[in-house]
Amino acid sequence: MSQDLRSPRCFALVPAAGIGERSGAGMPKQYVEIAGKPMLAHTLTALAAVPRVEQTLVVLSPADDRFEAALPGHTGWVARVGGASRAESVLGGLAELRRRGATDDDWVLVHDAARCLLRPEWVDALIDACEHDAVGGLLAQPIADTLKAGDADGRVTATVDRRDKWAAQTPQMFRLGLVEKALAAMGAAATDEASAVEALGLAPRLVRASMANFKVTWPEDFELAERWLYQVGPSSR
Ligand SMILES: Nc1ccn([C@@H]2O[C@H](COP(=O)(O)OP(=O)(O)OP(=O)(O)O)[C@@H](O)[C@H]2O)c(=O)n1
Ligand SMILES: C[C@](O)(CO)[C@H](O)COP(=O)(O)O
Repeated sequence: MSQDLRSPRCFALVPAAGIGERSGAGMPKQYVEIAGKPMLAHTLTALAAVPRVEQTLVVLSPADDRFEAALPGHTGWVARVGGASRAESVLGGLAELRRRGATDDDWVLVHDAARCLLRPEWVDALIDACEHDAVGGLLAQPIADTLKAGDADGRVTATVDRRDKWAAQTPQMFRLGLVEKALAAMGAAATDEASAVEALGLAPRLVRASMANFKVTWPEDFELAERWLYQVGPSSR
């Protein structure tokens, strides 16, 4: 039996097959221009600035007819293998990475197209924290606010102890073989890769990032993201 003696490589996988319903943009939010460029372009620029990330695969919807016009000249990997849920899009992307030569032991950093404020140094911190870890991990932020549970009428039902609570972000970094097995087992119910890995009884590492790594979700988030991007300098992004 032949043995693969290469060191594991790091690939990034960017699910960008959502419709952005909550954003109210009237188009998939990854193509909305922020600080002069589509949101997806900012996301890909940040990942391209991390030398340890060998390649980034963008996962689009099979029906996507905007990518080439929105990001002309993009030379990275792109595959129209998205599905009905984020988990299915990621699974489609993992299979595509395998078709392009990635193997079980390679690391995959799954990062939402919608987290366009990503900074290369946060990705490096995640890789530093996880590359020798048995499980892998994710960027996250400890909860700063008092946490409430609410009912359908918008009334508080409980105040939740926040002391051990973190808001999960992306990238989430796991070995290809592990994350694929975990997502296949959990299916569309997995809202992130870590929850699927947790369901296998494993404990992903939490790596603190920044509130600035927020996910553009609601209409008002576009303006907020634009302010941040102008602050760090749109010319470099
Ligand atoms: N079927 C899906 C759903 C989501 N995503 C991607 O997963 C990331 C996080 O999802 P979210 O912010 O929820 O994006 P949307 O699903 O597009 O937004 P909404 O839920 O408001 O429709 C986004 O980059 C989105 O494009 C995906 O690739 N395939
Ligand atoms: C993966 C994620 O960004 C972690 O916070 C998030 O769960 C994805 O968003 P969704 O609304 O669950 O698709």
